[in-house]
Order: sequence, then structure tokens, then C-alpha cells
Amino acid sequence: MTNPAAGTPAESTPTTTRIALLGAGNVGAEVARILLEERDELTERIGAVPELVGIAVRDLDSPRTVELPRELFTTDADALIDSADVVIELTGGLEPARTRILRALNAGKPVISGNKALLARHGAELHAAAEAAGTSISYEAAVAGAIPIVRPMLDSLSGDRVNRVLGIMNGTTNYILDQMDTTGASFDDALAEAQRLGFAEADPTADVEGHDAASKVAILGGIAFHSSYTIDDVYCRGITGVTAEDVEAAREAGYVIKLLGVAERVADDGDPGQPSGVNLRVVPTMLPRKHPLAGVHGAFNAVFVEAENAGELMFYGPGAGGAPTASAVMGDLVAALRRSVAGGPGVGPSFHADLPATSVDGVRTSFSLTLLCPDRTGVLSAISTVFAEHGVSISTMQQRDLPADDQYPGQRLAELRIVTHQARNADLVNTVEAIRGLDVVLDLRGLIRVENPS
Ligand SMILES: NC(=O)c1ccc[n+]([C@@H]2O[C@H](COP(=O)([O-])OP(=O)(O)OC[C@H]3O[C@@H](n4cnc5c(N)ncnc54)[C@H](O)[C@@H]3O)[C@@H](O)[C@H]2O)c1
Ligand SMILES: N[C@@H](CCO)C(=O)O
Ligand code: NA
Repeated sequence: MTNPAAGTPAESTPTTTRIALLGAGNVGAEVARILLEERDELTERIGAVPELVGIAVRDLDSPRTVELPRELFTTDADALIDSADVVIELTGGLEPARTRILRALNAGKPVISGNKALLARHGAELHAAAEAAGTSISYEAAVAGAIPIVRPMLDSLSGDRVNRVLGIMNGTTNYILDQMDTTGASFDDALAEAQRLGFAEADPTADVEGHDAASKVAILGGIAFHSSYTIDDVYCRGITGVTAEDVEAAREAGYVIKLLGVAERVADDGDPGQPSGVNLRVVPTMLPRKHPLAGVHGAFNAVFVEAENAGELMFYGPGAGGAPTASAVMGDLVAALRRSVAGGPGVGPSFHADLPATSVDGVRTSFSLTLLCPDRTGVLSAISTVFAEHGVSISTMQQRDLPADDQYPGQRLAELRIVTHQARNADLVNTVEAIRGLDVVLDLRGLIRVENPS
């Protein structure tokens, strides 16, 4: 693309910028629609005509969610990339997406992608390639879909010191947990409903096991803390073990269970086993109902940021879906093309801080757990002794008498619900293991972290 003559708007006709789109699925088809429908308006905003020159797909005859001119489709992605000025990758997966993006970047072409799985695995390589070639890779769509969070973090908060990022970053799991909370549904029923409504993938493993959210935490944590992380740095637990009873118990205690993605600064507290750095995790977490993230319902996403000077910020909106995600892609495209028109690749993320990702062992958190015990003398003292031996303090304990159960003949039964004060995660885990081993504990369930907002 050539730049229009600067300073002579009346004489210059806008140049054309050639756009290659890879993928015409849920998001890609919506991006193509917007490019075709909004061409004149986008030309005004960019200062050049955005011309969609082709769409690379696997199968020319696949049905599309949007009707698009057939002559745009091609199966030769490499030739399309080579013919374009800018490339939008919306195919997903690691390969061939990675090789194709590198092909574009190495040729100095800006790339826009929504591929969180790829960025959470090979982000550093892609950024290095962009920098070496004097171009850019942008991926607002990769974290929390339509919600502007990547660029606010890169730009607006770049002069502040972020201490913690907490997010509901997966729509499918939030929908499931919200259904369980508001209707008492079981996990399986809520998942089936999410699939019926089209939020969950046909194979929802990456959603319910937390991997999708973990990719987003790796990407956003890297930007927030000026460091480079991969999905392997993220401690990850999904929601498949969360039961209707857990959700009910949390509600009774004034909490709601959410799958939270967290990236937080870990200070050096003198523990040689726990260096300072950044802890990245995705865990089902009990949140007080008054916390702003507790009110995020259905398939919506939200990211809560705690920064030194800005204080608490919340970014809320649709985290998935074709048109909403296409909005984020289009924002990146317009920004990248404006930079091209003005000259220069703009500024990429900085990784200078290089803070290590820390183990979850040293993170201070609280646990809620429910124990099934015989109702007799000495049970409480045996249990509280184990907590004391591990230096973990109990915050609340509630006892409920249970009806007789044939599984435990001749015993009076009680359910104990315990919430601890904050302690090191490793001490809490060791306490739970020791409790599990006690003769007076018949069953231990509903083990879940409790997040105390700052
Ligand atoms: N759908 C969402 O709500 C959403 C939200 C945020 C980010 N994303 C990301 O955006 C990307 C696209 O998501 P989607 O929902 O549109 O996926 P999709 O499965 O609906 O579409 C993918 C498209 O890419 C095509 N494709 C796959 N491999 C290809 C290949 N090797 N060559 C050519 N075409 C190929 C497929 O045929 C399909 O048309 C993914 O990286 C996804 O993680 C999606
Ligand atoms: N499957 C993802 C799509 C957006 O990344 C979700 O449920 O949020
Ligand atoms: Na986003």
C-alpha cells in the first residue's frame, strides 16, 4: 500500500489497501460482511479504501452464516496472503495458522487475529517476528471477545501499575454456573442447555476444563505485567467437579461460584520458596455476592482490573459470538490501517519486566469445604486440631444434622461446612489431605476457593 500524499487532502484520492481474510466461520463471515457493507464509512475512517481481496477457506462449498460473493473464496491461503497488504486470521488452531501468520509478518504485513490458543502458545514468537519486520500483530478479539480490554491494557493503563486482573473470560462456563445458581440446574443439564443455545462448542472440553480461559489469562497477564507467559504458566482447574450442592451451599453463605481467571502480582514476603512474580490461575471460586463480578450473568464476560492509581475498573460485555467478536477484529483492523496510512507499525507490548510466573503454592487464599462426619463427641476437636497443626485458622463453621443414611448404618450423621481464613495454598492443600485421612471424616466435598476482594 502507498501512503496518500500528506497535507494535500483535496488533491489525493484514497489509496486502496488489500485485505486477506483467513476463515469464514462464525467470526470470519461477520468480518467479511462488515467490510463489504461498511466500505465507504471505513474508507473515511482509515484514509484508504479497505478492499477485501479474498477469503481463504478449507471447503469452497461449506454453508456460511452470511451470504458472501463466491468469487472471493479460495483454498490457496498462501497465494492470498502474498497478494495482500494486511491479513486477518480467523481460522483457529495452532497450525497452519502459525505458519501463515509468520508468512504475513515476515513480509512486513500487519496481522489481526482472534486466535487465543495460538497467542497463548506462540505469542512471543509472533511478536518478535512482527517487531523484526517493522509491523504489528493485534488480537483484541482473542481476550473476552467484543470487550475492549487488550488495547485499554496496552494503551490506557500503560502508565499505571496493575496489581491484579480478575476475569470471567469464558461465556460457556459462566452460562453453566449462572444456570446452576439461578435455577438449581445440575452441571450436565446446564451444559446441555448451553449446547442447545449454541454457546458451548460441540466438544466443550476447552471451555469446561478452563483451557480457553487459561489462554486468555496468559495473554492478558503478559500485557498487564509487561512479561511474556504461555498457557503452561497458568494453574488451571475447570468446573466439571462443581455440583448443584456446592452452588447451593455457596448461595446460603452469601457467595456465588464463578470460574475466575486471575493474574496477580505476588510480592516478596521473605519466603525463599516463593519468589516475587506473577501468579496466573483459572479456578472455580466463591465470590461475595456484592462483588461486581458476581452480577455477571449468562454468557457475558467481564474483566475486573485493580491498578495502583486508577483503582478498580470493570470491563463488561459479550465475550463471544460472531458479530460481537468481529467488532473487536474490525477495531484492530482500522487501527492497524490508520498506522499504515500514517506510516510506522505503532508500538507493540513491552516484555521488559520479565516477572516470573509463580507457583500457586504461595498464593494466599481461603477455602470452603463440606465434611460428612459421625455426630459424636471428639469429632470437632479432631478436625480443628488438624487445622491448628497446619497453621490454618477457621473463619466459620456451621453444623447441620443429617437424616440416617444406609451407607453408614447405626451412626448419627452431621454435615460440617467450614470456611477458613486466608492461608498459603500449599498449607490449605496439606490440611485438606490430612482431614481427608481422619477416621471421623466420612466424606469431603465442595472444596472450593473463596476470593476476598481487596
Ligand atoms: N466464536 C467466538 O465467539 C470467538 C470469540 C473470540 C475468539 N474467537 C476465535 O476466533 C477464531 C475463529 O473462531 P470461529 O468461531 O469463527 O471459528 P469457526 O470454527 O466457526 O470458523 C473457523 C473457519 O476457519 C476455517 N478453517 C479452519 N482451518 C482452516 C484452514 N486450515 N484453512 C482455511 N480455512 C480454515 C473453517 O473452515 C471455518 O470457516 C478462533 O481462533 C476462535 O478461538 C472466536
Ligand atoms: N467458547 C468461548 C468463545 C469465546 O472465546 C466462550 O464460551 O467464551
Ligand atoms: Na476483547
